[in-house]
Amino acid sequence: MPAPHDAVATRGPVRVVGTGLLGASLGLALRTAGVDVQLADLSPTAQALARDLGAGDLTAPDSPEPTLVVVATPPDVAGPTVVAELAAHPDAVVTDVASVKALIAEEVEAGAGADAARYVGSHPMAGRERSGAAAADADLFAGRPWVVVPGPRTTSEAVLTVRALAADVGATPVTLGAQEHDDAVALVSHLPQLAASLVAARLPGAPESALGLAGQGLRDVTRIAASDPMLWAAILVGNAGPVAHALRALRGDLDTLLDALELARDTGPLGNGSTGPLARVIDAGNRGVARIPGKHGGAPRRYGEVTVLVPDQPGALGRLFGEVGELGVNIEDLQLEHSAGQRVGLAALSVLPGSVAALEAGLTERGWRVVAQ
Ligand SMILES: NC(=O)C1=CN([C@@H]2O[C@H](COP(=O)(O)OP(=O)(O)OC[C@H]3O[C@@H](n4cnc5c(N)ncnc54)[C@H](O)[C@@H]3O)[C@@H](O)[C@H]2O)C=CC1
Ligand SMILES: O=C(O)C(=O)Cc1ccc(O)cc1
Repeated sequence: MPAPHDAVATRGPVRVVGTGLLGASLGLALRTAGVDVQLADLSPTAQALARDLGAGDLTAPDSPEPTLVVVATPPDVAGPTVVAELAAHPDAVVTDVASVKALIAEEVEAGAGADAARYVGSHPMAGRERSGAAAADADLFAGRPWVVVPGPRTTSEAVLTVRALAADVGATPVTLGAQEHDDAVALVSHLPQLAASLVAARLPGAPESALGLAGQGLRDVTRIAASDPMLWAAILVGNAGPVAHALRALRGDLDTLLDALELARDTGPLGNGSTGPLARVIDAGNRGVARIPGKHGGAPRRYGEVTVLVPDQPGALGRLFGEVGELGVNIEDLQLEHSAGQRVGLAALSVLPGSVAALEAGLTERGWRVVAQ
């Protein structure tokens, strides 16, 4: 949630270059906090859409000079764009939000000279699998880490400006070195993207009858496989070394799994030592998943979820929504799951965490089947 107006440290105008998912979400969050935003995009349509959605104003010849420029373009053009913005706005601090940092830091260092003192790299660890301003959300950054990456020349004033920006849109600033950042995101963001894509890439040729059996496990593992191929190709080549390193380690585990499975296939399931390696990988996964903050006792999730079984009948969903409203609860987000041939669907209602217990009790009392998650 953006900070209340009187607590906002960012003094606008803030110029946002690249008004897709990240740029428009930032514009919306800053506008909500009362900060003036100027929008610019190579695509006139992307720019107009972000403006129409309330993310800021288009830049005009008489627009006041920005105090801060945020470059939210794809990573392959972020470095040159930062260099151009530093030159065009000689009093502004310039940051970018690209998912890779060392490469962009090198490009800025090589291209900007002394102006690099006003550049701070950054990376909000917040996003989604859809691109463009149409998917933007003022709350995108709420409760998420926002990595701040000062370069060797960066002034402390510039660092404070970008840390304040992160805090003003509800994120938690975390300062890291560029390489430290790139190694970390290879593991927690880029490898998961590849794993999701690799699993989902098995599905285009799969029989309908198999896909009809898909449950939440497949959906959980493949959600981010819907991401933009061009953006992700640019992210992955921009962080090639750390991603290749993480992928090689994963290949080591894959080879272990293959050896064990092929042994079991060729000599039978038991008595040949094949179960040990399989159980060890699953166990390592148990220990890994327990360390993910926010999943098991870490920071709270933004919303709580109440999952309700909905009969496949005309009006059933409308009746559910009506009764949630009567119970005084606002639906913040909604996911519908419906398997082919089933007479019921599942509605996962995202609500404020404090409303979960009352909503579950109220819906159960009214005869709805609430599913434990
Ligand atoms: N998508 C995500 O979940 C996250 C993305 N990021 C980073 O944020 C940046 C933007 O990503 P998205 O907003 O998802 O992409 P997007 O595709 O939604 O938006 C990118 C926008 O940049 C514009 N653009 C491209 N080249 C430009 C240029 N030279 N000058 C001005 N505008 C230009 C495009 O027209 C487009 O509107 C990327 O660097 C990405 O690595 C960071 C965190 C999360
Ligand atoms: O959707 C998710 O789970 C994400 O983790 C989104 C995301 C995508 C790219 C980034 O550079 C940072 C965050």
